[in-house]
Amino acid sequence: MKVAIGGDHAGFEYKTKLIDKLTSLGHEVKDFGPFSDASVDYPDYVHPLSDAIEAGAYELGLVICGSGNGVAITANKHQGIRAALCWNEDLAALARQHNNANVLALPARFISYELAEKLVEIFLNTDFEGGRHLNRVNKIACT
Ligand SMILES: O=C(CO)[C@H](O)[C@H](O)[C@H](O)COP(=O)(O)O
Repeated sequence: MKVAIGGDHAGFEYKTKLIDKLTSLGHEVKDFGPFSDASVDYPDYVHPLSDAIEAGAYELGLVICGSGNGVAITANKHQGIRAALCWNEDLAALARQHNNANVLALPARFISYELAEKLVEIFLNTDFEGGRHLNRVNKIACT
């Protein structure tokens, strides 16, 4: 799967580990940065990532900051992005099954790396259920 990943300094360590993990599993991972743990502003990385997903260059995105809120709020400014902030396994599955979320936002300062990795695995391997949820998802974007 073609996956885009990005965030800020608070998510840098998890992002680095997730890239290694996903690459080892055969995924094609594009790192939108940042490329160190120096303090940065997450919109500088999340807007380009969101643009690329909207353009169809990547199937799903992973964005990571301290709380997950900044990256999720930024990604959701894009009409073609449905970013879901998740901190447990059920939420990660439901984000795909019910919301067809195309970006997973992770709160690195509030969950373990092991849990973050599990949430990513679930997010990448769970399908949208469609049906009644498709009607709702189709009504999300403002035109
Ligand atoms: O955007 C955020 C909060 O919604 C993220 O958690 C950031 O990572 C956080 O604000 C960064 O905080 P810092 O004190 O500048 O490290």
